[in-house]
Amino acid sequence: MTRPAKIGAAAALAQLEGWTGADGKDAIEKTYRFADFNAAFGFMTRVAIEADKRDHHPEWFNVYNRVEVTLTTHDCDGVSERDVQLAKFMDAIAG
Ligand SMILES: C[C@H](O)[C@H](O)[C@H]1CNC2=NC(N)=NC(=O)C2=N1
Repeated sequence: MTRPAKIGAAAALAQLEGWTGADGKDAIEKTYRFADFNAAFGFMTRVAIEADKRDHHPEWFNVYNRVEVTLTTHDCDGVSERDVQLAKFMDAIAG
């Protein structure tokens, strides 16, 4: 796979809704809230399968119905188009 180009958080955020830039690093963040743990974990399961197919994985933290997600690309030390595409996938299935 080719090395992804760094586009930066600002360029990514211009293409997304509900995401913000992370403090102190080039990354984007979003907090999703679901009806309950079952819905949150279902979302995480669907994202995990897709992320593994893409070889592009989220950093995330879950408590009950809340899932806090951070996306960045280690391979370019910042935000790349891969983060935008995974963010769009998450938004599409989050409902
Ligand atoms: C070796 C492996 O392909 C890389 O470490 C992949 C795996 N998952 C990844 N996930 C994310 N978010 N960023 C990466 O740069 C990345 N790189």
